[in-house]
Amino acid sequence: MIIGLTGSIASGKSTVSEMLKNLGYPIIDADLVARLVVEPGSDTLGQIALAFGDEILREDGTMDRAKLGEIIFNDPASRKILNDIIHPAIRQEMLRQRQDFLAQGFKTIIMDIPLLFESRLQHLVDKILVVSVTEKNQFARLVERNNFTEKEARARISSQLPMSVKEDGADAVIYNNGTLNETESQLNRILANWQTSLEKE
Ligand SMILES: CC(C)(COP(=O)(O)OP(=O)(O)OC[C@H]1O[C@@H](n2cnc3c(N)ncnc32)[C@H](O)[C@@H]1O)[C@@H](O)C(=O)NCCC(=O)NCCS
Ligand SMILES: Nc1ncnc2c1ncn2[C@@H]1O[C@H](COP(=O)(O)OP(=O)(O)OP(=O)(O)O)[C@@H](O)[C@H]1O
Repeated sequence: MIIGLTGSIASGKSTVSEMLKNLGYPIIDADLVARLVVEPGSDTLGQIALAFGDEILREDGTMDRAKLGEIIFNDPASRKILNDIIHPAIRQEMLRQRQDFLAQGFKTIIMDIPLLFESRLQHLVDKILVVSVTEKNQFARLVERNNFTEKEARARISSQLPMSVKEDGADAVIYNNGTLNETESQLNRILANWQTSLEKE
């Protein structure tokens, strides 16, 4: 079973992903893959520099994430240009990792994909687990974690589909507004349910 873990920015995907990792599940992390495919000298980073100019490169040849983020989270047209370049490379690497885990004999694999719905990747997974938060908690956690201004946080939140749309498309939702223990209990309940339904199949 391939489980797609998603949600909005700062909803708690990495927090839940860490819990799943501790339970022994193999994790494919799209944010990590997104960093992997833009290593200095990569074809993808070359294309991004062509599209956005060498200003988005640091002196050591790495991508200036803050600068590129400032551009793409404030301009939908630029965001689309970046997505069109980087998403095929991310998808290819995620599928390669999935193949690797399957070859190693893992029966359940977690794909942590923040933009699962935005990129219409539902077909890649068997079950969709959405981590949801209230707007108030999301905003407060994002500002605190990234030290963002209100404007920076709002720009990032509005670059994604509303939380409610993601909840509607989910097979199960974790409401991550309470303690981490409460979040973990919800996770365990969902996993137990899915395990039972699989055994019946
Ligand atoms: C713009 C970049 C350089 C900013 O880097 P930064 O280190 O500040 O953020 P990071 O990569 O940690 O992403 C944080 C979160 O932002 C959100 N986010 C990232 N990219 C996008 C995007 N294109 N559209 C909407 N939300 C996005 C996701 O929720 C992600 O979890 C980076 O996010 C990036 O390369 N984005 C394009 C790749 C992508 O779409 N990644 C999302 C996972 S597929
Ligand atoms: N139940 C909780 N109570 C308080 N803080 C929390 C809770 N869950 C997560 N957090 C905090 O909220 C922030 C966002 O969580 P996390 O990094 O897991 O979100 P994410 O969905 O992976 O974010 P991104 O989309 O940016 O990758 C983190 O600083 C995390 O420590």
